[in-house]
Amino acid sequence: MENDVIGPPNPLSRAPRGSSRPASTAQDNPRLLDSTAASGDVEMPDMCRSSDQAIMEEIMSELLPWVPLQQGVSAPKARRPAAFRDAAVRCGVVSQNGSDWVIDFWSGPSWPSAPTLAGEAIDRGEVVVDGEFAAIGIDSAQSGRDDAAWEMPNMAMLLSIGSQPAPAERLMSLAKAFGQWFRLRRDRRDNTRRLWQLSKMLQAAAQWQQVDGDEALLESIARCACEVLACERATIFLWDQGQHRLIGRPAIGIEGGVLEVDDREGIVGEVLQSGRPCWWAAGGDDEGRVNRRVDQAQQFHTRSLVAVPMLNSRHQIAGVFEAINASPGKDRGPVFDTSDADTLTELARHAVVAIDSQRTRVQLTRTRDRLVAQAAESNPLIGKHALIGELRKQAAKVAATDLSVLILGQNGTGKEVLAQQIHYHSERRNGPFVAVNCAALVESLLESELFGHEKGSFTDASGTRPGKFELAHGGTLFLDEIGDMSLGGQAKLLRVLEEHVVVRVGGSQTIPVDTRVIAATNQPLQELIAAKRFREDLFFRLNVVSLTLPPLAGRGSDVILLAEHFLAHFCREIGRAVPSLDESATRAMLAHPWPGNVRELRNTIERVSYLSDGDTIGEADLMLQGSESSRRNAVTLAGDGVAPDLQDATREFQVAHIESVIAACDGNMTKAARRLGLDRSNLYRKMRQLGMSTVE
Ligand SMILES: Nc1ncnc2c1ncn2[C@@H]1O[C@H](COP(=O)(O)OP(=O)(O)OP(=O)(O)O)[C@@H](O)[C@H]1O
Repeated sequence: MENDVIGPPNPLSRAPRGSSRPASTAQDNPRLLDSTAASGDVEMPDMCRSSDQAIMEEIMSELLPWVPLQQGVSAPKARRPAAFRDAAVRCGVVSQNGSDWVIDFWSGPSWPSAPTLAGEAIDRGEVVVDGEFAAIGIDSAQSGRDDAAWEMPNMAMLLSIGSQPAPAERLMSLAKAFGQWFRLRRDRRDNTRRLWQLSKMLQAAAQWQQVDGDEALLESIARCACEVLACERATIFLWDQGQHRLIGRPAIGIEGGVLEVDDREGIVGEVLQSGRPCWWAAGGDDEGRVNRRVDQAQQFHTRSLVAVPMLNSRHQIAGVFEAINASPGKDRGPVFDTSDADTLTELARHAVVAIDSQRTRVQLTRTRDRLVAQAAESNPLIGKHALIGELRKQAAKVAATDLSVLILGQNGTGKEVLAQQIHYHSERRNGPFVAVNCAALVESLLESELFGHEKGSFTDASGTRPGKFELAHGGTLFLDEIGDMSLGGQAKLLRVLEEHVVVRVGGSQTIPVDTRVIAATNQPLQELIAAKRFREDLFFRLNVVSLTLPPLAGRGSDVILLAEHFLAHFCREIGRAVPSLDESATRAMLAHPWPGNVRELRNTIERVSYLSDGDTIGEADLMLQGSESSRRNAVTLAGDGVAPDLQDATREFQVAHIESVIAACDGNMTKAARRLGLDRSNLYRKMRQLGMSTVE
């Protein structure tokens, strides 16, 4: 009969079973041939909801149909196999763990010979009988799965039904059902472990985005590998291809903290060459594969390891990730397996992304710091005068706070420069510095400029645009000429300063803003408050700290310091050797009242840098208004002999001068205003005063 020999020999039975006891096969035990039980698969229990014990009992309860076959035993009513309790049926599952046999399940009085019979059944791949017991190996083929990647342990099912013959088919289908159950149990366990590993890895990978420093990141990655793979150590070897070296970190226990190996040595070298994961465990005949020099350097003993390649975003090998010494546990021995290699490969993918993004972050941070340093240096607050020194100190103090600052001072004294000093010395230095000239904006535009607008909120609003408050988020907003802001604008500004949210024109959503405000004015705000042109509550809001810049004429020799600074700056810009200021120029500059302050000085030096030639600059080159040389020019103007009165002469001179500067700047009013030492809005105001056309 075909059923006599059950299944092919177990392909997975490898180790000697330690069994020398002869046992009969189905052929020589006729009791096994008289199977009366129905053949076919045992229905699988619902693995997802049942506990392991419940599943095992459910499978074993399949034995119940046999129980009435035995004399003196009646069929139980409940599903619970009373026959087990009464010891009418004795059955069990035994498995081999290394050289030991473990009884996984047993009903009734134990039977010491169970392992021997189980070993026999597994070795022979058949149902074997010994006295009242019959045994069959549970293997992967019987359990409906035969892929080599899935290994069943050596496991067998044993059954005794007393005086009745044990039907072979029934025993086989029970063993098959048990195999399926075991596979599912193992899959479920593996899936649970995998889920845990994945969530651990994702958690760790999210944290790696915030880890600062190379060493800390690699340590954190290695720690994560040890945790998810349950092993003693992990090392990340980054490949220096040019030098044929692998640099391993963290280099635990190594003096100097650097673990370097040749990229052709050891298992890591194998992984690099093959691009595939490699395993190794002590006790085999391949001891030579392991680079024991690394062990010696680390005073460590490697017993097992798994190493996988680390691929970068271009799928090139960037290094090798190695986990060492698997800790034996409930579900595995002291060696790594394929699932460990899969897990380590997954972790290596996350690690490469984290290492790459940290490098990019470091580069970006360096670039940003360089740009911030350049921006801070590009507009230094020059001056050695005691008042400037004092201002510098106060600026450094307020920079450390987030207090509102009001900077006072005449036009061109350097209010914006001082505001930048505060910004670049504050914690906000990496955020933006945004400057707005409130005088240059009519009220209708001011709100949209400061707070932004939504598409279609007014005729010209063709798209949504964030305002300056939003653009300066995380940084500083410099509101220049705050005294010129309309009362309506002041009310809206006050609301934003108090609530720290903006609502775009035409919008309804509040947008939180973290923006420090530094305001500046050349106007006497107290007088404006008295004249009801400036809100007192806004003044108090802005004037938490006030800093006043002195006029340039009151800063003594700072004039020369600034002149030399500007001269060097412009000459460098135009590629000219820096000329020196002769005594007459120095004297004239010290005597000049500088009504346009530093801006006027800067413009004067800019003009001289472009127009003068020679190694020195004299008083005549400076063409300072009101100086001897400019007076000579004034006489030339009145050359027809009919001298206009002083007021007219002044007006004519101003008109002519403004016109000539605008012409020299090709009609660029911003540039012309800068050359004239004025703000653009002040230039327009001046032109209107002088009766000049302001239509561009
Ligand atoms: N102490 C200084 N060191 C170097 N440059 C300065 C200094 N003060 C002013 N400047 C330069 O002078 C010019 C005018 O400065 P700034 O715009 O800061 O003045 P302001 O007081 O804000 O003028 P306004 O009131 O007209 O807006 C700028 O080009 C600035 O770089």
